[in-house]
Amino acid sequence: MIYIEEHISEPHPSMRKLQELTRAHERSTMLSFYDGTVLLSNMIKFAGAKKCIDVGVFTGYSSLAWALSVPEDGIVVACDISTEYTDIGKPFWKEAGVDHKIDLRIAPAVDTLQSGTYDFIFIDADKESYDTYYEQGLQLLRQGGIIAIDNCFWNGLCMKDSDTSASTEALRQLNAKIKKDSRVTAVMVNVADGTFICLKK
Ligand SMILES: C[S@@+](CC[C@H](N)C(=O)[O-])C[C@H]1O[C@@H](n2cnc3c(N)ncnc32)[C@H](O)[C@@H]1O
Repeated sequence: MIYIEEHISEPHPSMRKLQELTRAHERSTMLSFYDGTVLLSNMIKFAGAKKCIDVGVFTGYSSLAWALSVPEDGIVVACDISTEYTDIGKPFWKEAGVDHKIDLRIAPAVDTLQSGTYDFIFIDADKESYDTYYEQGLQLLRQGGIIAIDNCFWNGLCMKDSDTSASTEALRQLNAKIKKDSRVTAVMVNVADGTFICLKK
């Protein structure tokens, strides 16, 4: 909504530049929305989160947002399979002075999400694996930590029963599963493409 865009805080200059560059990319629709990154950045800061995982980096916009939000001794484990995409973001991580906080792992996220304890996990990669990332993420998340899941609306397709594509079905089933999941307290928020915010009990 334009009214929201007019009133939301200005992005960090490096985030603004990376956003503009990514908007010209042929896969620009994969770029995270700014309102969602501000909401989650505020949550990271409020919670004092230090250890984060970014599942799905693309040009590095979300990783940059989390790295700017954790303290100096914080870390963002950034998971992607494409150096072609992630190489675009690296100069902006450096320019913002937070590249030392980003631990980029080029591998299927399912292999990276194997060990450690984390405060915050953002899921925004291949849709059919979201449930796997959610389950792996819950294992790695500390009690009281948060998993935020992007695309729970999937551009409205999750609400359209006629759409039975694999991605839509995967997201729809995960949405229904989280509603009943006693391991978390979850709220679906109408920002970005729909964001599920799940706090581990
Ligand atoms: C929607 S984009 C991420 C957008 C990013 N969060 C941002 O802020 O702009 C999805 C990313 O997931 C990556 N991806 C796809 N399959 C993956 C996998 N199996 N493991 C890790 N990353 C994967 C893609 O290469 C792509 O960069």
